Amino acid sequence: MSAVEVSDVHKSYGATQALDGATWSAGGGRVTAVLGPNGAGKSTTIECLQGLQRPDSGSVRVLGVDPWGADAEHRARVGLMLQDGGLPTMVKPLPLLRHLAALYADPADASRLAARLGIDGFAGTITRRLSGGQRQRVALAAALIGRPDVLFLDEPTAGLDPHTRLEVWDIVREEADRGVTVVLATHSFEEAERVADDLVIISHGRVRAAGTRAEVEGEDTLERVYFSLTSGAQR
Ligand SMILES: Nc1ncnc2c1ncn2[C@@H]1O[C@H](COP(=O)(O)OP(=O)(O)OP(=O)(O)O)[C@@H](O)[C@H]1O
Repeated sequence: MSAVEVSDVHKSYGATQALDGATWSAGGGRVTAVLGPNGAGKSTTIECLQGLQRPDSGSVRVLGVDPWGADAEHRARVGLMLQDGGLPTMVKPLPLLRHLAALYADPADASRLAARLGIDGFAGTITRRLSGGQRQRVALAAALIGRPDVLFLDEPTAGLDPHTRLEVWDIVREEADRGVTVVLATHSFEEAERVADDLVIISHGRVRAAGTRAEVEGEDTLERVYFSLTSGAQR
């Protein structure tokens, strides 16, 4: 059993078919990058894996559990960083992390995590006043505070400067090296090449390629493989 399994998942919103029989899996302790054009179904997949959406048919499993209606014990094992961060605006990062830590039985130490993610320099500033990159770091810390076994990241470095992107990639790799299963949705070939062990390319809700980087890329570059599999796929 893989840590994350997506099996023949269909999901529609009215007339829009977001997922159309998607099937792929992510192995434990590996980083799997999910790539696809705008509207391909990446966020919908992550929402299904998080239990925020329910597939119309097919199944998703995370650590062997159906996330839809999963109990608190399961949810505590899963970390999530959403595309827009989703942080409350008037709270300071360190109190926020301490508050979130109190929700878990065995959390990370908030101060140590803040130091590791370079948050300690602005830990006393309300999140509304933080830069985009600073907010991303806080959102990543919020995803890590419960010491998850599985981490879902939706475009974790979008809008970050090159230094901060490198730091976030180092943290993601460190988490995977500790045994955390990481699934990240991204538009960045560089991100996929730097951090991913495995790749899933989707368009129009279908998987066009899935496997290790070597399997998906073959003798070609990721960029060329991606364009040949997804050309004309935007919606
Ligand atoms: N809550 C919703 N209601 C209606 N349509 C939705 C909803 N969520 C997603 N969709 C539609 O489903 C399709 C897949 O969207 P999704 O956000 O999963 O794609 P994505 O690959 O994450 O795109 P992006 O790269 O732009 O973030 C799109 O056509 C989108 O407009």
